[in-house]
Amino acid sequence: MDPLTLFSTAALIFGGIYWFLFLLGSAEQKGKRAVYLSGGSISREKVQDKYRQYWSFFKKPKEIETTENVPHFVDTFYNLVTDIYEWGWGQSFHFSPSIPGKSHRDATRIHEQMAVDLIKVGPGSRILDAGCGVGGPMRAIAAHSGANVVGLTINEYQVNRAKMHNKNAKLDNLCDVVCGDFLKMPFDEESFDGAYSIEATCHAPKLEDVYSEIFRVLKPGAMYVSYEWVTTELYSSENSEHVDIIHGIERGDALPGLRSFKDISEIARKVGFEVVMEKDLAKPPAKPWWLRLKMGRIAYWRNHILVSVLAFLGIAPKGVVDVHEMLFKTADYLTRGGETGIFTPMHMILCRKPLNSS
Ligand SMILES: C=C(CC[C@@H](C)[C@H]1CC[C@H]2C3=CC[C@H]4[C@H](C)[C@@H](O)CC[C@]4(C)[C@H]3CC[C@]12C)C(C)C
Ligand SMILES: C[S@@+](CC[C@H](N)C(=O)[O-])C[C@H]1O[C@@H](n2cnc3c(N)ncnc32)[C@H](O)[C@@H]1O
Repeated sequence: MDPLTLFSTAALIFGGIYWFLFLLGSAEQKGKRAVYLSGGSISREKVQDKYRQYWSFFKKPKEIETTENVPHFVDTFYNLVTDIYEWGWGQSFHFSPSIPGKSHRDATRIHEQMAVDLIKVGPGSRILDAGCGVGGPMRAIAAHSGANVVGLTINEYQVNRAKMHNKNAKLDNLCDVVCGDFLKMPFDEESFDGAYSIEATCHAPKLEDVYSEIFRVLKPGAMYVSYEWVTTELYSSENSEHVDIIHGIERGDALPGLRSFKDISEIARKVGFEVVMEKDLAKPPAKPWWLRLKMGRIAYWRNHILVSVLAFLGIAPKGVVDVHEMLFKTADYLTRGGETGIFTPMHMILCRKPLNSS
């Protein structure tokens, strides 16, 4: 081979590898590249074991129902998925209705800003984000409202990611992040002017445990809004396809058991809240929230090849391939949940802590 052909071939091969790993790997502006995929706080050699351990929870459903085990199980899940979520979805770990003519990024922001508009807080207020992930919603909400936001997550790795993103976005003056359990919050009572949770309280084995903690830390008169994952009125436990879809969603999303939409306001009232409004934000005229998930299928195939190559080369921990495969299947269950209308990730409830509550 003459030197020119050799040089061109080598340039093509290296250029191709660079394009595959770096350019394709980062897809949109997400804050994570494929070559940096990790198992969160889990050391790389233990990722595969931890994935098996996560899966074994579902073989012993009684254990998932035991409240004390759930935060640990959820923490393991977020160690495993946080990097893949950030890489393939972005810094906001939730869905939002599609908006014709708007990007996913804009539709996500609009859905987040609606939450803080509903609880009517502004500059100088201190508000709680219960289950904050890596803080995508927190930053959008702080920037939009001027309020001080305190995020709470069970996962230490997410705390570090969120703090780093807050600093990079120059919002660390308004946003703080704390590692802790929303079933036993590390906050004083009546210390917040408002609170919200976006697709997070579905991880609580008993919703009353997290709602009563939120009630405790809110000042009288303060408001709380939550976007809940629930089964809708179309779900039937007699229908085996419905049951299969819901089980698929629970297993792929670390859920101790999805609740029915009917339970939400009943539980809010039981812990002392006044229910101001309740609405499934996925209902028409809203456009399908699952479109983004469904449209991404080709990208997920590409991602799967990429993750497998990286694991083969020893760049990504081996278990990342299993985790990615699990998410791949979960995307399908979620899409089917949306298309059949038996599941919604955005059953919104707006509550107020009564002024006379002591
Ligand atoms: C609220 C929760 C998480 C909701 C969503 C943010 C995530 C649910 C399913 C996730 C994904 C599925 C498929 C992945 C794909 C195979 C991969 O290549 C890139 C990332 C995915 C798109 C990933 C992204 C996040 C989700 C959409 C739960 C946990 C309560
Ligand atoms: C799907 S993510 C949503 C994150 C964020 N609300 C967003 O929309 O980007 C769910 C979040 O709830 C948190 N979470 C789940 N169970 C928790 C618990 N018991 N205590 C605190 N946080 C918890 C997880 O750590 C994760 O950050």
